[in-house]
Amino acid sequence: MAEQARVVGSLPVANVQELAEACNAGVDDDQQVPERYLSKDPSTEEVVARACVIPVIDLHKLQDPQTSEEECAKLASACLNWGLFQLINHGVPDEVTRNLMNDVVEFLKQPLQAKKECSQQADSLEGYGPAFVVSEDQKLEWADMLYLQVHPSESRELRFWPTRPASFRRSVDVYSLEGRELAYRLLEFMAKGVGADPASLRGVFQGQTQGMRVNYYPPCRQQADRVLGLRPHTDVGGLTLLLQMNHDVQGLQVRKDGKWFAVQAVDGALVVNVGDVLEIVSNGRFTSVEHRAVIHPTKERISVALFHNPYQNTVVGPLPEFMKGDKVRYRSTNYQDFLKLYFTAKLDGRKHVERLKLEQ
Ligand SMILES: O=C(O)CCC(=O)C(=O)O
Ligand SMILES: [Fe+2]
Repeated sequence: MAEQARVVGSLPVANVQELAEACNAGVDDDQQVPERYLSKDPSTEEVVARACVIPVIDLHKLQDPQTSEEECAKLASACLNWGLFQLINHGVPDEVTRNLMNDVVEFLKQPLQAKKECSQQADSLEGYGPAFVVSEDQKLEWADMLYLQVHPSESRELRFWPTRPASFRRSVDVYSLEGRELAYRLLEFMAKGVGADPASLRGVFQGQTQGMRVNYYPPCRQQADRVLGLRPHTDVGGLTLLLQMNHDVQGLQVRKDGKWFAVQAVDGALVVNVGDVLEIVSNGRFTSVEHRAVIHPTKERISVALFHNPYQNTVVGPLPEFMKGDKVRYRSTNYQDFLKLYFTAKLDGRKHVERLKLEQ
């Protein structure tokens, strides 16, 4: 039952990279993808794939006094109506993202046995393996992941960190710092965009805890339209920065007004999305976005998500700065309890923050 769900560790399941190699190598097109991976019915859903619909925000314009006000308003509107945008001119040097991606690829290219040195263990959500499998009959995702707690540095569990390639840790360090600074800057512009004190959101994420997840989605030749790389979910925390390799492979989709929208990646952009904590502390001025990852029949895809979360004992509730003249729309909880609710809601396939909404 979902209420008794374990919130740490996944049950062991097949490595998807290996499974995909076996399935895709079959000479016969009827080579079967195991039933547990077939979780999607393409005939019952509508997917919109127009390139122009997802908002694009320009960090240069946010910073330039001439254009800042207008771009901040555009940012706030993107965070309310979509909960997601693509960020261009984000200032993270190409070299930093390239080094990280090269190291991620090097790690993934190793034989399974070598990657298993970083395998998940029953006592932790971190490490290399599947995403959050808690029951034997749960549908499975067509992806392998490497989840690491990266900040603050004393929270790192180095037993899960790859030692090969040797540059992996340094690449993560450099990218993680860039990501934290960028996330902080964006929080200020978001607050400004709704007329709140620019410093107001930063407090919730003071000393930010930061997690990083590498998602590896192998191709699925036989039934790409019936498997999911990541099932629909919202991210739990503040801002997520998503770096995508293979910009030509469409994978991320977001739900809006009952439809799925394909996020056609803008080359060089970072995708930024709003998590549940931000929806609540902003009293609904920003919306956490439901999203999922779909699979390509012949091409692999890799993404790296950086999650920015509050400390465990932070009280998560609407901030006065965001309630001026407005009703309190969400119940406050401490972040520990918030996380427990998140994991049970995730298993039920429901948007977690709905449970904390107050009757209006
Ligand atoms: O790979 C993607 O496009 C989505 C990743 C994601 O949503 C996540 O890691 O939480
Ligand atoms: Fe996500």
